[in-house]
Formats: sequence, structure tokens, C-alpha cells
Amino acid sequence: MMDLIIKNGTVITAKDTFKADIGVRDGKIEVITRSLDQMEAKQIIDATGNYVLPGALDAHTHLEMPFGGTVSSDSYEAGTRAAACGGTTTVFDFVIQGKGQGLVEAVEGRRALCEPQACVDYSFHTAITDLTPAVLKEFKQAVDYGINSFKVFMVYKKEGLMVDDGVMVRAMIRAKEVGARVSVHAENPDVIDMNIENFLKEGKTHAWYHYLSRPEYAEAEADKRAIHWAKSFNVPLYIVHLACKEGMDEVTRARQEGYDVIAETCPQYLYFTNEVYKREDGRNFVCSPPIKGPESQDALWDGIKRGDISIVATDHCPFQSYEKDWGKDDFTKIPNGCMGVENMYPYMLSEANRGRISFNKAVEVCSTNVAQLFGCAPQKGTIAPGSDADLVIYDPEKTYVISKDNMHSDVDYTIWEGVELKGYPVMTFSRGKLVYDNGQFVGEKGWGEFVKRTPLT
Ligand SMILES: NC(=O)NCCC(=O)O
Ligand SMILES: [Zn+2]
Ligand SMILES: [Zn+2]
Repeated sequence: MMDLIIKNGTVITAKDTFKADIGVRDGKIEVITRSLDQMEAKQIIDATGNYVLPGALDAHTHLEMPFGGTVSSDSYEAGTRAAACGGTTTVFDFVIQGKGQGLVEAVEGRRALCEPQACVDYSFHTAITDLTPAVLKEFKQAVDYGINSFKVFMVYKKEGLMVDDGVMVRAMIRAKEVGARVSVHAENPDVIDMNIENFLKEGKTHAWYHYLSRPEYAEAEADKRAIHWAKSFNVPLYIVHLACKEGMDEVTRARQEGYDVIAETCPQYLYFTNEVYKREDGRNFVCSPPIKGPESQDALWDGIKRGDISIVATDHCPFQSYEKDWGKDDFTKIPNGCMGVENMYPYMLSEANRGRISFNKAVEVCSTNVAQLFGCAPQKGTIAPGSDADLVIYDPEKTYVISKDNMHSDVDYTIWEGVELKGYPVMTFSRGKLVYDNGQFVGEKGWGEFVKRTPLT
């Protein structure tokens, strides 16, 4: 007897599209075959007319993270609940190393916070803020613990997060030695500071000046610098939230030359343009790097189609509108970050449904590549016998208009308000358990498990 059978659906993976029935036992996919009509199950779902997809893995979230003078407003519970409702069954959250703190200690602290709250499975990346010799050595213990990705920030000096190039390169070299990868937030801090100083002196304080203080060139220089070091030392690199054309071009060049350079972009860069910063509520869209112009947006979509953007992730880091309002009269006081954990997969699948990319490509960048590149495939990121039964049933005919009222996070607005999607997830299963059912979260907090990732080869 199976625990769950999903019948008559069209299964879509990164590589294939085919009609099949799926049998699930003990949280794992046990069988995928043409027909399971003869098999009994505790729960049978008829997916006729619908697609069955692997759950997405969001490679970039900031849940209840102290940042921007406050704490990002989705707790682990709210963020993972919203993830489940958008078809995301694993989140990779950022742990920020405290000064003087060990990496495993930092991860264990956040894990303890996350564990009783998580509604879907989770892993962590560790952001390095204090790279002592002991911490460099500890990269190995972190990898043994299941964390094979370290992050450095090339900006955020006053927040105490920024590292210099020496730290970045040391981290990159050590990461390669232990089977890990360094990711970077790439922007040039000095030029941004200069721009900010000048704008504030001139009384230019609207959110539009957030964009103008860190436009394409401010990101492109840092993308190129990070890639330069990765190439010079022949070490792996992951650029998070890539948002500009020049950076995209440099990633493409490095990859054509055979370097292990991977780029991630986010739905906000693919859907909106910098015009949003001119709006009265422009502060709600303030994130760093800021959303760029249409040329950059086109370049990012082309990068996805070519395969030079490997991952789409959210950088989910929302703040309540009263917190965004702190920057009504001074863009430097707006906490940086946008929401998206519930929107990424539905948005990318909707773009597939409208013909911009294939469904296989949407699955590849939102799910399969994340699992493969961060060491948790084939447990996650695909539909195959033995893989976790993290499954999404998707209705391609459904029309869905995003509104704060139909989102499941704790934030009091959404930048995605009014956006109409073609097709939408109707059910999400996490390890075989139904956690989202037609608009309702039906999972439970504490269900999510830590995903131990294996070293990269
Ligand atoms: N992106 C952003 O504005 N906030 C979250 C922190 C980060 O990723 O830089
Ligand atoms: Zn960042
Ligand atoms: Zn981020």
C-alpha cells in the first residue's frame, strides 16, 4: 500500500515531460509508471489536466534576519509557510556569522530557531564577517556539517557585513579546498557612498535616488572584480542576485572560457524595471542591488535561456510598510529587501505557460540546478524513484492575481500586488505530506527538516 498516488498528471522535470502515475511511500517517490491503477494508497489524487513538478528550492532567503536597523519581517514559520504555498519545498537561508563566532556555532544557533518553526525543509549558507585563521580552518567542519556554501558581502560596511578582497579571495581558495563554493553580493561600496553623499547634500531623497546611487556601473564593477579573482585563482564562484547586463556579459565570458562561475538572478529583476523607484511607493521596491533598466532585464532573460543564469532565487527579505516608511524622506533609511518566496515558482511557471521559456527550463533554474549545484541532488530537485516526494501539482488553466490578501507571509503588502499569472500551483507536497491545498496552507510548523548537503566535487 502506497501512502500517496498522484494519477494521470503530466510529469515535468528539467529534462523530460511525460504522462505518468507517481507512487509515494515514507516520504519518498517509490515508483513512476504509466499506470498505478492496480495499486492501493491511503491518498489518491487525480491530476488529470494538471502538471506534476518537483518542488522549488529557494537558494536565497533572509528569514527573521537582523538587518537595516530592524529584523526582516517573515519569521521562519511565516517564510516557510509562504514558500509551501508557492510550491517551494526547500529554502536556503543565510546565517550571518557574528564577530568572533564559529561557523558551526552560528549555524546551530539559527537551526535551533528554525527547527520548531519550519513548514518545509531548509538548509543554510553561512555569511562570513570575521575570517580569522580558526574560521578558515573551520570551513572543513562546516562542510562536514552539511554546509557547502559561504557568502561574502562586498558592501554593507556600516552594517558590519562587508569584507575586503583579501578576505574574499582567502575564503574562495579555502572553500575550493574543502568542496565548497563562495557566493558574493557584488556592488562597489565606495562609489555608492560617494553618490549617496552627493544626493543627500542636494536634498535628493526619494527612492529613485536609491537606484541612481547604485546603478548598473556600481554593480558591474564588483561583478567583474569577483569574477577576476575567481579566474585568477581558478576557484568556484556564485554571484547572487545578479541584476545588470554588464555583469551578465562578464559571467557569460567567464563560463565560455571554462571557469566555474555561476549566477543567480531574482524574479524582481525579471519582472519589474527601475521605473518602480519613481512611484510614490517606490521605497517598497528598494533592494540592493536595485532593480535595473530594460536592457539589463532583457540580458538576464537571455542569460536564463542560454544557461548562463543557473539559478533563479528570491532574496526574500521583506519589511513591513511602516519600516519601509522610515525612508519616506531619506532613501538611505529604507531597509533593503523585497518579498518573493511565494511568488518565484508561480511567476517563472507563468512565464513558461506564456511561452517565454519552457516548463523544463523553469524547473531547471528554480529547482534542479539548485539541488545539483549545492549538493542535495537527487534527494531534492527532481522527480525520480528514491527522491523526496516534494511535489507540486500545477493547473495551467488557472488565472491567479497576486494580492497581499492571498499571500501567506506576515508582511502587510506585496510588491507583486495585482500581477496576473497564467497557471498556478494547486497542491504542494513536502516529503509526501500535503502542505498547500488550493489557496490554503494545510501543513504544520516543525515539519521541515534540515537538509544535510554533500561536499561539491
Ligand atoms: N537584497 C537586499 O536588499 N536585502 C537582503 C540582503 C542582501 O541580500 O543584500
Ligand atoms: Zn545581497
Ligand atoms: Zn540576499
